[in-house]
Amino acid sequence: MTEHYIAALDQGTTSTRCIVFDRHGRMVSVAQHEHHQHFPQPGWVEHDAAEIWAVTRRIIPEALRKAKISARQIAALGIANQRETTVLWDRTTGTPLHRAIVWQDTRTSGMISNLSSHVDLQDITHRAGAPLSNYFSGPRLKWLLESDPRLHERVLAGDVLFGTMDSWLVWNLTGGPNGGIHMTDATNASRTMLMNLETLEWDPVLLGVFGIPQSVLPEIRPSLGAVGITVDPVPGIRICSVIGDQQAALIGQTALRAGEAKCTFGTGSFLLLNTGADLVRSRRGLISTVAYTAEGEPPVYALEGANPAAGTLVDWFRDHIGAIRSSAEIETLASQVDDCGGCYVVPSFSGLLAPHWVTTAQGIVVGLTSYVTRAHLARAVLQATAFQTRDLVEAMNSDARDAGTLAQARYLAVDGGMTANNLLMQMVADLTNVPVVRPMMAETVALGAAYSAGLAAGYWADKAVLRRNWKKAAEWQPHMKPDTRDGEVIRWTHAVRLAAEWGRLTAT
Ligand SMILES: Nc1ncnc2c1ncn2[C@@H]1O[C@H](COP(=O)(O)OP(=O)(O)O)[C@@H](O)[C@H]1O
Ligand SMILES: O=P(O)(O)OC[C@H](O)CO
Repeated sequence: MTEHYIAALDQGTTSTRCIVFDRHGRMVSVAQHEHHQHFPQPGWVEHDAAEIWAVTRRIIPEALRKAKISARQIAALGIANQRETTVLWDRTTGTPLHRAIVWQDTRTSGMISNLSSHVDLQDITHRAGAPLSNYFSGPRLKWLLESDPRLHERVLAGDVLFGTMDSWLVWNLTGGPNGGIHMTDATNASRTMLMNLETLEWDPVLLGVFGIPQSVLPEIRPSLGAVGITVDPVPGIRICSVIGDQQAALIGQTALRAGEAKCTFGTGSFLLLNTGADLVRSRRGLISTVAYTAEGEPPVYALEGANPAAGTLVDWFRDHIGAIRSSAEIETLASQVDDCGGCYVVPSFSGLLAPHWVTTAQGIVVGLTSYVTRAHLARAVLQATAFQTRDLVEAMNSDARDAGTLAQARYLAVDGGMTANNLLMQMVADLTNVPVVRPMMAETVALGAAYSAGLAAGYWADKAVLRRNWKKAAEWQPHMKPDTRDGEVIRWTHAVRLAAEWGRLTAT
């Protein structure tokens, strides 16, 4: 009998991967390619959507070739993607009309500040599930339309399509200008600020706030469900799932029950708590979002804490400061000292998101003395990610307590590139006071996309089967004394306040 597999596309911030999985959730082959990061102005981050599509066209056949299988042996394809990254393209030629504006980009900060005084902020948060912020795609779309009147006219004339990377890839995979499907799923739509979190439809009030015509937007479909058949680069593969990458990681970690959480440490770090059928509204600055939707089933919601600068800070320390040659080297350097020498780094490269929400905050280093060495700074760089995780876990636990239906986090399941750093994982356990566990399978985003597609296609009978694939690789227990932790948190909280104040000062 011919063996069948599931393919997953993980279109991330720095690279795109195609991974083929077998029935046991094991990787059979991987093809991966990076794309360029463009920083045309301070705070601006852009990608070339055409380059991302070109990379995707290369890696799908490469992954099949490496697995020595044909398209007929792929039971389903699942797509997970970096969320909020915004692009408009010409529906006739398929050409992107500008560089995609990446989720880390802060160019809409000024617009958000102006808008804030004219709109009902509480109503926006209620409808969209998150505070008005430069993090989401809706403000980026508004910015694009306002900064190019010709583009705005073309949008109104119906010549242009909008999408996040999921929509862009699905449209191209299913034929592009020749019948490509223009869709997104509810997880990605929930990151635009244009979708109503209760109805899971585009919200007329939110469209009005941002001046967006609905005709430019994709159709919102279930995350798990038949999408269409690929035409390019390998014809005949069934796309059975589309889902935001952080939600995919939640599924990849099999955090499928209400009360289960995961934290992914990549370029940013993203803590998601599955809240089941309950749309829990955060009182502590977390985002209410969609965990996934499946054809014919009620939606599953999540609470999310998003921190835009985690691995990005390590990249900056490596590429812009030149203090290390590789990301892995930061652990060796930071391990040369026992503490940060009194130094604290607040990496608000893209403002402060959850739970603080200060769009204009700027990065700062405080506590510098002539005693501080490169090694202390390396340690403070890592500690910044651990502190930010602590703030998110604290907010999540408080929200869970208030909701009454969810338990406090008993452990934190982690994944992503930064979890290779054992020192950082120990810092996370110490500062959150929660044990940290890392599974054997590091590619949880791709695995979650594969699980989603495989469940929708009936490749896996039910979610219980998937749990058996989860195997622990490492665990870190909290060791920090409560007094030490409390003191550290007080100083960190003060540093965060300074970053916010500094941003306000320089913005005026
Ligand atoms: N050993 C390490 N210590 C600290 N950071 C690391 C380490 N290895 C990788 N990283 C960081 O992790 C990030 C890449 O993680 P990954 O999960 O591949 O990101 P993404 O999916 O967001 O593109 C980079 O920012 C990189 O610098
Ligand atoms: O591509 P990643 O892993 O950096 O994730 C990006 C997030 O989806 C942004 O919200």
